[in-house]
Amino acid sequence: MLAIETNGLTKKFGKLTAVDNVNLKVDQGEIFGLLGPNGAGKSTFISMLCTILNPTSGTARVEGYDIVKRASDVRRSIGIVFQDPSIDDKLTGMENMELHADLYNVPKDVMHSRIDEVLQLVELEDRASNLVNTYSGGMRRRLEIARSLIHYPKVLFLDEPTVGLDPQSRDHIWNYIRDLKKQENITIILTTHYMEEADKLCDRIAIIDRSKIVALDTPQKLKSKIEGETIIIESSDNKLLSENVSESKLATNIMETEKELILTVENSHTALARIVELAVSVGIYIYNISIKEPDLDAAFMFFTGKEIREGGGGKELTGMAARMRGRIK
Ligand SMILES: Nc1ncnc2c1ncn2[C@@H]1O[C@H](COP(=O)(O)OP(=O)(O)OP(=O)(O)O)[C@@H](O)[C@H]1O
Repeated sequence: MLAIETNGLTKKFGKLTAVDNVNLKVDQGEIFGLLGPNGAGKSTFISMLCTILNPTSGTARVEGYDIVKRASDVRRSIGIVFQDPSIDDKLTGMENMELHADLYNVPKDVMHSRIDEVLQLVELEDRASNLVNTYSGGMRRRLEIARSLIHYPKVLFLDEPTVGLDPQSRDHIWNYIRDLKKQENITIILTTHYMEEADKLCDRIAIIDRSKIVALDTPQKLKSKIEGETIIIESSDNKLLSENVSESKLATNIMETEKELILTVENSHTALARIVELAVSVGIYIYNISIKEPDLDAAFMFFTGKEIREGGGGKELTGMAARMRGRIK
């Protein structure tokens, strides 16, 4: 059985289509990432799967249950950690857990052993008797993850699980998510706009842009769609350099962002010298130049024509970039 299956799932808010005709299948036990800029439709999509929003059209099943006709069965099968904190910080960690266990009718005789189990998973057992208002941001997020697991859900939805956390707390959360997959045999659907998070954690990723899935594959395969190597240049005139590189056919793909020119080349060593020569010949200063292996950032740009940036709606590529994007294997 599939953990998630959607057919033509669509959500409109007035004239705005937030989720547009999405067809998706997620296997049980996968860590599946929905990657996209702010406003792409990720939260709306998972809100429908969690039965918080009704679809405008299309259907979806979670653990075999229809999200509209069998909403209460869906709710029993899922755990949710949303972006906005929902932990009561005037209670202790333990009190929060007990409240939630009660809400989900976890039988009294197993409640405390289950609470201990999930608190151990996120390494909060020693702090359980402290008030949540003494917890750090990372600890609160960990408590929310533990709380979402109390009723043995089959599918866990994590909406931007590490947003706003420092790199160390983010690393910890990633480890807990990996452990969770191993220990609880659970399907995890996570939304994120952090490339690294999607790359490190997910078995498969759907890249979402403007309410649609524009690419879906393993991180490795998404990256392998990008041919060649990437050269990133900051110069005194990126637009002029872009035009010259294009005329000289030195790159197979050119992307221009606000600050940088991102070139895909077959061989960075031969291309580099010729690009520098070219820049000098037309009076362009090169401030910075670097070579990088294909990564998810590059894949994201290929598929969407935008950069994904923390806190932003994804910066549109301009000019040449917009015209030349999407040349994929
Ligand atoms: N209740 C609502 N009423 C009207 N428009 C909405 C509503 N909820 C979301 N939208 C709009 O739908 C689009 C998709 O929003 P959504 O929150 O699903 O995107 P997202 O990819 O999750 O972004 P973020 O990472 O910022 O949460 C946006 O244009 C948003 O403004």
